[in-house]
Amino acid sequence: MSKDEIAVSQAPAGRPQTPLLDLVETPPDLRKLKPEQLRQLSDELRAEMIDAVSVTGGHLGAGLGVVELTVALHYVFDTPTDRLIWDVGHQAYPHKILTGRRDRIRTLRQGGGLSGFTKRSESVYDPFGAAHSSTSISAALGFAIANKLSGARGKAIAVIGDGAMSAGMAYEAMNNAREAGNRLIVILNDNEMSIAPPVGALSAYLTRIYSSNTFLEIRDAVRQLAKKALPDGLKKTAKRAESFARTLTTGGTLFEELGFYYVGPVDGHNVEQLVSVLEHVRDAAEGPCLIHCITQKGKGYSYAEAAADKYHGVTKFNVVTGEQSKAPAGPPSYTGVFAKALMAEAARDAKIVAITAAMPSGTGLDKFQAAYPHRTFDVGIAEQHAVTFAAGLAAQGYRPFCAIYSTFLQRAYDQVVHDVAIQNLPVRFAIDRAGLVGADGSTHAGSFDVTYLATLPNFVVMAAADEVELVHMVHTAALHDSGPIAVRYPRSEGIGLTLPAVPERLEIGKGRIVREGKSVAILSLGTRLGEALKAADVLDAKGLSTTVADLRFAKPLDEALIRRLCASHEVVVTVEEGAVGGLGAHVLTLASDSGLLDDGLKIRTLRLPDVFQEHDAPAKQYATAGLDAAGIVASVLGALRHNDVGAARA
Ligand SMILES: Cc1ncc(C[n+]2csc(CCOP(=O)(O)OP(=O)(O)O)c2C)c(N)n1
Ligand SMILES: CC(=O)[C@@H](O)[C@H](O)COP(=O)(O)O
Ligand SMILES: [Mg+2]
Repeated sequence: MSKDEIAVSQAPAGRPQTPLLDLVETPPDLRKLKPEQLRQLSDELRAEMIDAVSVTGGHLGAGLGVVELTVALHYVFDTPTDRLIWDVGHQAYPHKILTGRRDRIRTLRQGGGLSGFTKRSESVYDPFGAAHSSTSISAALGFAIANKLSGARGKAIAVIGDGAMSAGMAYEAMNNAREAGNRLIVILNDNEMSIAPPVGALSAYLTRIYSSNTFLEIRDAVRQLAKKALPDGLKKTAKRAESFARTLTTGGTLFEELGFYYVGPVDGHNVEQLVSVLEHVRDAAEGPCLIHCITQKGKGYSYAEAAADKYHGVTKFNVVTGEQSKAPAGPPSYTGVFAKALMAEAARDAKIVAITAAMPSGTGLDKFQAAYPHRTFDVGIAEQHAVTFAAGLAAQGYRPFCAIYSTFLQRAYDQVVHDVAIQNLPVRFAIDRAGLVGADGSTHAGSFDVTYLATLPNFVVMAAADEVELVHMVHTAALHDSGPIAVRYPRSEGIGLTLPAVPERLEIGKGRIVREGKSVAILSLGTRLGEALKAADVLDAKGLSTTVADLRFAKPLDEALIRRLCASHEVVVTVEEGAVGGLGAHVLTLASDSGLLDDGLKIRTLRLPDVFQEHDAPAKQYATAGLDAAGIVASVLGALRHNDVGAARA
């Protein structure tokens, strides 16, 4: 029996046959293969990835587009001594399969399983964790300069997408790259897609380079250029120089001005050619090099090729039909409710405009854009710019809604403080993915926005408890011209309430009592309200009459309501989907400033724990955090030293 037959007979039923891939546990195994075997290996790797993601869900299109690149990079470079840094990390599934994690690849993004991104704690082959974009060149530069300083060997290779290339950080890094010399290599993985089609002049520039150069037509001119422009190491052998010349054109002026040798465009699906180019670049003697690689998002899986946006991130799917599994139809998502509410506001007010930083579908603004194309601005992955751009619009009398995920707004914090809050400009922040997000894990958790926004003078910070509240809050924000205002809502469906035909304008800083009791008061902010109400049922059944308030505003606090509840209840518990420093901290500050703690009042603040919680189902994440009904009950009983505390948690 041949090796291949052994591998085939061992492949679990229904899995792709992968005789070559079965020989590769880690990159040193890969390097034992012959160059002519790499194409088959790539095919097998692609099949394995499709099969794995079909059972886990996750990011599909990006990984499929870098299969050949992944193989070639690990084949040519001495990873992990050479540091391979994937920007975002959502395309790193093939890399994970080749770097000792194949046995766990079908645990991707599941609780206790592999992360959907690169992670230092997961593998020595992940030298730098990511998930937010456009950090790779800076990080690679750090590795390269560290090696230079210490005289260590090893290159740093950043693989960055054309979408990620829209962020300022990428240019800030390139602006400083010259000193790294040939220790730094940037692979620009240009698939002409972000999640949505990429936007802006730089994207158009990349397309121009690509479309104005075809390998064959310019071959001779290129050969000349290669001789002139390339460092000595690249001219080593005539044969190599020729194959290299085929892939080099004159288009990369911008990168050349920034001090890079520009190499490209290169066919990112031709693994033999990639190996040849990478070998030349690896052996180059001089400065940093940027290889412009043209790939196709979703490559090799027809459904993903045909709809790169829809297959960027997928649920579990049927490999044969491409059909993604759908949860049973439930209520509309908060995102959908936000988009609809904003469109209603825009119909009423021509000054309302909407901004997204490369997340039109994720934020629901794709729908807004369909209705109001001239009032929608996708600025690309550029959250900092998005916020200051919104500030400028607001200063000129427009009513901008900046729709950004909580986690990505972190990147624009100085713009929020300096450009918006200090100038008290009425920018409306629609903060999606607030709270825990599940499979994307700690990098994408919206844990900090209340903490970082409610500390800012001038800001109004609201959290929607349900979809009806969200509609009211969007309306309230639209009408709020006196300063910045934010509304946060989670990555989930609503709870099935009928949406109001006419939204209400909420009084700023006023909460509401949802259920009146006498001895325990639960002050809830956001969508934990449902769990708070369940907890109240349990407490009531134990004879602990419970009030539940939906505070609606983390800032300004409803001080009168909080004072009243503190004065009239034995235990007060705050509940929020955010880190320490949010609602609980503000309530405690109010309570201590007002002397409400002086007479034995028991306050407990329930919030996210002081750890970066790993990916898991959101309900499990919240249970772990003690932010479910059982956790709330346990906290109340603990405060009362009730002997049922353990039972509550069980
Ligand atoms: C700072 C930041 N903003 C937004 C995102 C969401 N996001 C993840 S991948 C992606 C598209 C990236 O496009 P590109 O770099 O071209 O990679 P591709 O998916 O095309 O391989 C976006 C917008 C992010 N991860 N980080
Ligand atoms: C990698 C990345 O940042 C996005 O693709 C993100 O995973 C999208 O998250 P949602 O699925 O919540 O829109
Ligand atoms: Mg792209």
